Amino acid sequence: MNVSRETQLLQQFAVLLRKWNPAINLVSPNTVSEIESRHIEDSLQISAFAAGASDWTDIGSGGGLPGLVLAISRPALAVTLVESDQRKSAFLRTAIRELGLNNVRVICDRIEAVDPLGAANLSARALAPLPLLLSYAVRHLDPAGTAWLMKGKNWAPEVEQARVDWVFDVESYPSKTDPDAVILKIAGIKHV
Ligand SMILES: C[S@@+](CC[C@H](N)C(=O)[O-])C[C@H]1O[C@@H](n2cnc3c(N)ncnc32)[C@H](O)[C@@H]1O
Repeated sequence: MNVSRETQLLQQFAVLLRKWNPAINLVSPNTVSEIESRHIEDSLQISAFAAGASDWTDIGSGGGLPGLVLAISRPALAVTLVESDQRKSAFLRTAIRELGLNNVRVICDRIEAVDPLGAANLSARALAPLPLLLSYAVRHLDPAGTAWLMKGKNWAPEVEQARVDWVFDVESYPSKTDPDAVILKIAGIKHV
């Protein structure tokens, strides 16, 4: 069987996540058996939105979800991962080296301490409530840029809460891996 480069790399990535998870908790231990079906498939949804994009910043990347999955599936995309935890950043750099990826870099620092990145696209998964995410996004997005935020079942009240302090345009895309979750496409973010 002819296995694609992407499939091979995603399989290798899953092996690395399982190897390192007991030491640094990259994903919740009770979801390790679902790394492919839950975490990688979920992250791959972001790839569909990256067609034609040239750069992408993923904040609070943890074990590389969705940022490393995106870098694997879109080899022409320049991906930046921002992660403050030193051990997780060490994992990300090891994975990048072992998978032979040359389109992704890691910034090991707090999102709010990193100089503005001027990103065209920004993603986050399981990072923070929407109002805080918008403050991160507005710091690191180009004014014409777009945030792609993976949110769980409380997404609608979070959008309402975020409107207290922020003006923005939002579209929601249902998640293919969780009936309660969505990917929020957010642009035009401005403080009230
Ligand atoms: C719950 S984990 C989610 C990781 C990954 N996005 C995922 O979906 O599996 C949140 C990650 O964000 C990182 N993080 C939290 N606050 C941060 C901040 N202010 N700056 C940088 N990284 C942060 C944590 O170290 C952690 O790895």
